[in-house]
Amino acid sequence: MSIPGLGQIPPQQPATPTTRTITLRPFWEWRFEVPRSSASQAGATVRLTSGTAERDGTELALNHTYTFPRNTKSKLLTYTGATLEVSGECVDRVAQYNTPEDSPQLPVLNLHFALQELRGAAAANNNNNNHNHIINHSTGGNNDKHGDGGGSKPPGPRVMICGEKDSGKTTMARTLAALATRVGGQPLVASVDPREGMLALPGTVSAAVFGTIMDVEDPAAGFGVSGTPSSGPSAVPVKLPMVYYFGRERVDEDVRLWKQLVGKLGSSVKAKLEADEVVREAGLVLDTPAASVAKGDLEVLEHLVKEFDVNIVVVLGSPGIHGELQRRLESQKTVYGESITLISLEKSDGVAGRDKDSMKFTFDAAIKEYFFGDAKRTLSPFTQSVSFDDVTIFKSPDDPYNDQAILERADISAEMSHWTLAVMNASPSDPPEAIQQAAVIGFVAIADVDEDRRRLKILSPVSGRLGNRPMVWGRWPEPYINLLG
Ligand SMILES: Nc1ncnc2c1ncn2[C@@H]1O[C@H](COP(=O)(O)OP(=O)(O)OP(=O)(O)O)[C@@H](O)[C@H]1O
Repeated sequence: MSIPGLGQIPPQQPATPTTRTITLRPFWEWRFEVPRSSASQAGATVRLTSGTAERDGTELALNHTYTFPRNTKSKLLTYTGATLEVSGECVDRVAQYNTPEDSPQLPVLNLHFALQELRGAAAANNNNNNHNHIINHSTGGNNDKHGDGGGSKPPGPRVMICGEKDSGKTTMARTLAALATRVGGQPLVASVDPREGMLALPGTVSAAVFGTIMDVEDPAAGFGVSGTPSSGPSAVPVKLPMVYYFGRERVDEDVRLWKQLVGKLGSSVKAKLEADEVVREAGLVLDTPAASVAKGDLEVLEHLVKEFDVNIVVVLGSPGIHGELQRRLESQKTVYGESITLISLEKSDGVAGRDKDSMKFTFDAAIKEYFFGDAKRTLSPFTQSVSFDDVTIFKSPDDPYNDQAILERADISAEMSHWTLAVMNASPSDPPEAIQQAAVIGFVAIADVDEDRRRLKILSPVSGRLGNRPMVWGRWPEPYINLLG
């Protein structure tokens, strides 16, 4: 929220690439966008020269030069005051707040502290469970799975973040995860928004444990593919995501498949929460697709609450969604018998809208980065030539919205050129449903199709034969360039 009169310094035109100094007082935000058209491939660079500052919860190191690539839209925030040295081309403004109470960050911090309390309670429960377990064991008592003699105790908070398009959902998910990690927690983070492609390519749903620092320079601020294992060095410790392939942009294009994949992801998340005590204490942060008060969207959100045993729902900037969800969830309980708490927060006025071109740039950049790396680490993908007869490719049904349609064997043709395919952890002889719902082990791109010689040129991020894995050709995102130039 901005205070009339205090508000913000109006946006400035792209600055000429000279070095500037930005001074921030506590709780002020430096909001910036690196233009897609920036002449410099490197984008803008920023150095924190005094004080402390962070990007979406991850702290910047003092005197380190950070490079933000083209199309980055984000903010740096300080709690203590900071001086930044900025060079390169970017459109920026400073959001000034007279008191911390005026800052849109304060509710986020308060939420984080409330979650920490719940995590503390979950840890105490865990200790109790362990204690009971020992007692049960030593007295030869009936030793139930959780050792608490009366059903399982809940894990730490499972927080779902929802709201309309461009309401700051992903930013909040990332910030909550980073703040938890900073105090030693290891939360699970899941994204079921196919447009997000967290730690994977667009068109997927995924989850990962975030126990280590995120990459500040990543265009997706730590949610991008640069945070996953690759053949090159990594700026930060990598995360190991569980990924499922949807192959479409919007949930409503195939609600049935999306629900199946979300069911798989939910089971993986619950198994992880069950198996790992540290993760169990920290709980889950769940990022969701943009929603409206339309019935279908509310059903999707309600479905997620069940699949992930969500006990806290944060609604950003939409009293309408908040009211409707409140009505739907007020009488519901989680499997642990908890009520579901709804929290309505205002959306920050800093959230940047992203038009079609900006999103397309983001999707394309993620694919390019997966195969070729970024300015900091160049990856060298491998090309291999394979016979049509040595690969098994399935394609998502052409007809969206037909929820009876399933994967079918694809006739390999030039139409596949430049598409990115998901490689599934399944066998080609598995039923199509099993292949569709298998975990993704990686992605390849079709560099060339020679129909006369019946050979495909395939680009993959690692060397070695593809092996006997089925691949799935989705319907989105459509290829934009020949990755090999
Ligand atoms: N306070 C802020 N100042 C500047 N940029 C911001 C701020 N908050 C968020 N952003 C940027 O705004 C963009 C949109 O934010 P975000 O991705 O969190 O929204 P979203 O609700 O998840 O979007 P979608 O509806 O597409 O899923 C991102 O580029 C993000 O970095």
